[in-house]
Amino acid sequence: MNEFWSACLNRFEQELPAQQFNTWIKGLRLERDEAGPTHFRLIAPNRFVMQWVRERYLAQIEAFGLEFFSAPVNISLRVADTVADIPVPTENTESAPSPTAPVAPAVSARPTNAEYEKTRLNADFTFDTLVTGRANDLARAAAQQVAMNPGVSYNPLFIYGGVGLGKTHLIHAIGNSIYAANPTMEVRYVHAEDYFSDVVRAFQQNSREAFKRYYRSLDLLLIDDIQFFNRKDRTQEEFFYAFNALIEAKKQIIITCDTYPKDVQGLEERLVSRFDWGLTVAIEPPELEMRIAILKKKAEAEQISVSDEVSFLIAKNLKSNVRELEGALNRVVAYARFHGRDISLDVAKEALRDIIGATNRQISLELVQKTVSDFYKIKVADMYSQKRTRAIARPRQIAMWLTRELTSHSLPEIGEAFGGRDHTTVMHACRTIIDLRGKDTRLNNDLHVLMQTIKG
Ligand SMILES: Nc1ncnc2c1ncn2[C@@H]1O[C@H](COP(=O)(O)OP(=O)(O)OP(=O)(O)O)[C@@H](O)[C@H]1O
Repeated sequence: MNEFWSACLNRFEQELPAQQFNTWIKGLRLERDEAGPTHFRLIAPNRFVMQWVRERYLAQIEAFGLEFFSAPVNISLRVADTVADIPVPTENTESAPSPTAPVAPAVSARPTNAEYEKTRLNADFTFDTLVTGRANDLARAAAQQVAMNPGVSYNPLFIYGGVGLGKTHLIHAIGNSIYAANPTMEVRYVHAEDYFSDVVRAFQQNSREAFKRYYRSLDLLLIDDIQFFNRKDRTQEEFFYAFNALIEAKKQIIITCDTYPKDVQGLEERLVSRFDWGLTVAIEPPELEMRIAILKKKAEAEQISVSDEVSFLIAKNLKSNVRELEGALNRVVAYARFHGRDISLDVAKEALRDIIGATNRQISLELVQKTVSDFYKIKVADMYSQKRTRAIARPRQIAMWLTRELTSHSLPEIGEAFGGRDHTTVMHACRTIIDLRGKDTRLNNDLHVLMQTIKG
């Protein structure tokens, strides 16, 4: 079995671009299944990877199995039970710690407060307080893998996603996890704007050497919101050298950004291409269930009792930014306290009157159709025409999904507005877009841009 699996990995490594191999294949593990000699279980780090592998690679693995064993093979897919179950990529395994345990602390002493403050980590942002759902499944799995094997698995880890979706939370969670296990490590979280200020200061105070030494001495660099490097040439140059030095020394770098690396404005090509060396993962806007779970977790942390119907009202009206979602909950709580009332549905509606009103007032179905048509340079009439060419059908599906996400129209109403289509067509369109969003970066970016444009 081991020989088969390593031959299989070799073949994929040769056939696939490195990015794809690293993202989908490298993290899989093959296990024997007692059902028969050529029955196996393929263990994926999370559901997202499992589905992708099932759709894209399983047939190839089975075909290769047939060739290898001269007998049909039967492969079932399963998600790893726990994070500890996620395999470590094979690279540098001599220096890699065991995949089943976090890196052993180098010393048992806990860091002092001053030492902890040096890291600039936020102790509240941990894996425990991060709600997981389809929107951040892959990003979280990758983050946990990196947290268990800093400098070994994916370097750099590049996390991107829209505003307020939990990138900062996730990057701190990795930092906290690594630092807790390795208190002697030099860990530093830095926002890209602060890094820029450090560069400016280093030049002003003639302390460039000390600046360089400091950043190159780190074991873990967490750099947030790298889009702030836009056209800051000196900063980018300094970062380029620090990046190279750290990666070469196998020190972990984790980067967050509001867009996919290639779409970051005003960033030098040599930096962008380096961001591709490790793994790039997206965080999507959370779906309804996840938004409700986030609200519940937040309420629980603050020991506030919030009913399901109140959570639902908030989650239904605040869709694409977790920070705003939390802000809305705070507002409801403050409003109830101020008026000495319980947190009821009526109180929540009153407290969020302007948000609920604005969502329903501003975003009309026509606005979505017009924005999507303009974006894809097709006629608005094509939104309700019967044409089925890809260039028209895909934007139409996107518009249906956006209408579903951003307005309160029902499926039959949406179908009706898109040329009298059946509600099952709308459901199919929504599923298609949700599915494609995870696979097609360009489409995903288009959706972000469209959402922002529509919401104004
Ligand atoms: N999945 C989640 N579970 C729990 N809390 C979350 C989750 N996602 C985001 N949050 C919370 O939402 C708030 C905003 O998240 P965060 O600051 O990490 O977003 P961001 O993507 O870094 O935003 P920005 O683009 O503005 O830098 C934080 O309070 C964070 O704890």
